[in-house]
This record gives sequence, structure tokens and C-alpha cells, in this order.
Amino acid sequence: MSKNAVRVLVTGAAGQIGYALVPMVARGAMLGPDQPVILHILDIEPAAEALNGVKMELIDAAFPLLKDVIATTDVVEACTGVDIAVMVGGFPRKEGMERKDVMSKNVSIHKAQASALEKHANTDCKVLVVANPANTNALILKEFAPSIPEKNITCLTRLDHNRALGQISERLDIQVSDVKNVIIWGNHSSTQYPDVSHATVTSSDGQKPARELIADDQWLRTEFIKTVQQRGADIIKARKLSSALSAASSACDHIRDWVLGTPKGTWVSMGVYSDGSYGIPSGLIYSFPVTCEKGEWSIVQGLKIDEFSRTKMDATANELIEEKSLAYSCLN
Ligand SMILES: NC(=O)c1ccc[n+]([C@@H]2O[C@H](COP(=O)([O-])OP(=O)(O)OC[C@H]3O[C@@H](n4cnc5c(N)ncnc54)[C@H](O)[C@@H]3O)[C@@H](O)[C@H]2O)c1
Ligand SMILES: O=C(O)C[C@H](O)C(=O)O
Repeated sequence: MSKNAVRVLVTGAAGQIGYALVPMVARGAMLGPDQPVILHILDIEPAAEALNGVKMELIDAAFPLLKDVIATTDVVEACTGVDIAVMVGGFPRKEGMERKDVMSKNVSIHKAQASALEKHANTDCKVLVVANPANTNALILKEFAPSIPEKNITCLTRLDHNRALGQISERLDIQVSDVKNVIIWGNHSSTQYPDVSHATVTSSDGQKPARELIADDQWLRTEFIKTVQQRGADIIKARKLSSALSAASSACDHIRDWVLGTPKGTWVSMGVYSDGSYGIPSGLIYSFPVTCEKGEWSIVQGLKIDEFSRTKMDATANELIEEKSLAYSCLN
């Protein structure tokens, strides 16, 4: 017997990421090849015609798993009955801007959409915030939707995690699928800390620490970190648009692992509400290493943190504290 369809909301669906993301969801890249889906796609009135064009293309692609498409500019209709909400709607930064420069427009959107989700989404709806500044938008969404369990509100740092895997595989000239357990700590911003201290590489002689194989701590502590931190800006410079296919693909990875579980022995990075683990203040949405099972994430505990890592983890936490107060000042 076929499964019941899962309702997936994508906000900002007429935009760059939305256009890349919705066919991935409809093909099963997010929830699996045997999971039917109903897409709820939301955008604002000026983009209504383009949104309808996206709906037309979804119909034309005849995806077997896609059971219906609800395309709307009404946030209540968009949120009604959804099981998964991917919040992409907002404004991207342009060349030369930091992600927090789009704060005032984007936090207001998340405040407004929080109540619609709280009132109309399914009670166990899982929320992934993609729009920037992603951690702080997710925090605002959480604070203005107090009845949504805090465990259900997350933000995307999987793109940074995947970027870190990609950089290591390029450096060692190996398959990216042979690298695992990098960590992105903190903010999806230029203060994030991509950490390879616990990453491993699978080879014909078993698993080895990535750090040992790279054998260049200087590179790992400087160029590697900077490349991952600045990758979003470098893509904007090259494309004159922010990353879209990699962001969409990483959003699918994030939800897939959250819902279906992380492979044994593997963790991923997710922006989640801090419970004070690793001395990170609670009250922030901070990226941690997590494993997922039965639809729940848990922060990986007990990793050894050296002094270099500690300083970097605290610096990105401090930026999130500043962003939080900036966000509230924008909402007043
Ligand atoms: N977290 C990440 O890893 C990551 C990666 C890439 C991009 N981003 C962010 O994702 C966001 C979207 O990027 P994009 O390239 O798709 O931008 P885009 O401008 O192409 O698309 C954004 C869409 O959101 C719509 N929108 C604006 N306000 C809305 C609202 N109130 N409700 C619903 N829709 C609304 C716009 O009309 C537009 O169609 C940006 O904030 C970008 O910075 C985050
Ligand atoms: O960097 C940006 O502004 C877009 C996105 O957050 C990214 O990391 O590619």
C-alpha cells in the first residue's frame, strides 16, 4: 500500500533556491523514493505569476511522487496542514554585504510567518530556515511561535558542512563520499567554525583521521577555514547571485537525515536551539554536530575541544548574541 502524502511547504518558491528545490522534493531527494508529497509553494504577490509558472512546470514534469501542488500568496493557506516547512522566502545579500545586512527585512518575515505556522501547520511540523541570517531568523521564528516545540525549529548549516567535505576531498583528491564527520560550529556566517578535528576518511586500509592524512595543520587552521567561511561570498562574486543548487541540495540532505536518520557512525551539522552543550549559551540557534534517529536530532556529546576550537566556537556564539539583539531592535 502506498504511503500517505507528506505536505512540504517551500516559501520563496519563485526564487532561485525555490526553483532548484521543488523538483528535488518532487523527485524524492528529500523524503525518499517511495514517499508521495504534496507541495505547498508560497511567494509574495509581485511574484505570483512566476510562482504560477513554477506550478505549471511541476505539473509538466509529471513527477510520479507529486500528488498535488498548492501555489499561493496567502501565508495561511500555504501553512495549513504542512508537515515540513522550508523557509526560503526573503532577500539574499548582494556582493560586498554580510548576511546580517539583510536582517531587518528578513527577521520581520519570519516573525510574521511564525504565527501562521504555529496556528495552521501540523503540530509536529519540522521547520528548516534557509533565508539569511538563517540562525537568527530561526530564533525569531521560534520565539514568535512558542507552541512549536523548540526541537522542531532548525536552520541550514548543512551547506557549510557539505562545503567542508568538498574542500577536504579536493585537497586529498578522494571521493567526497569517503569523508565524514566534519563539524560546522555556530553561525551560518563568516564567523562559523569549520572543524576537522574529528573528521575521518575511509580508504582501503580502513578509517583514518582526516587531519593525519592532510598533514598540514597550518592549511587546516587558515586557508581551509577561510575558504568554507567565504564560500557563499565567492559564489555571489562568480554568479552574481547567491548559491542555489547547492543550497537546495543541502536543504534536502538536512531534512532527509532528520526524518530518515543519519547513517551509523556519521554525524551532520544542523543549526539547533542550544541546550548549553559545549558551553554554548542557551537561547541561541547554533550549529552543532548531530545524529538523527526516528525523526529526532541529538547533539553529539563528549568531543574533545582544544583551545583553538574553543576560541573559534565562542567567537561565533558571540556574533549570534549580537545578532539576536540587532534582530530585536529591527522588530521594535
Ligand atoms: N542558509 C543557507 O545556507 C543559504 C544558502 C543560500 C541562500 N540562502 C538565503 O536564502 C534566501 C533565498 O535565496 P534565493 O537565492 O532563493 O533568493 P531569491 O531572491 O531568488 O528568492 C527569494 C524569494 O523569496 C520571496 N519572498 C520575499 N519575501 C517573501 C515573503 N514574505 N514570503 C514568501 N516569499 C517571499 C521573493 O519574492 C523571492 O521569490 C536568501 O536570504 C539567501 O541569502 C541561505
Ligand atoms: O552567502 C550568502 O549570502 C548565501 C548563502 O548563505 C551561502 O552561504 O551561499
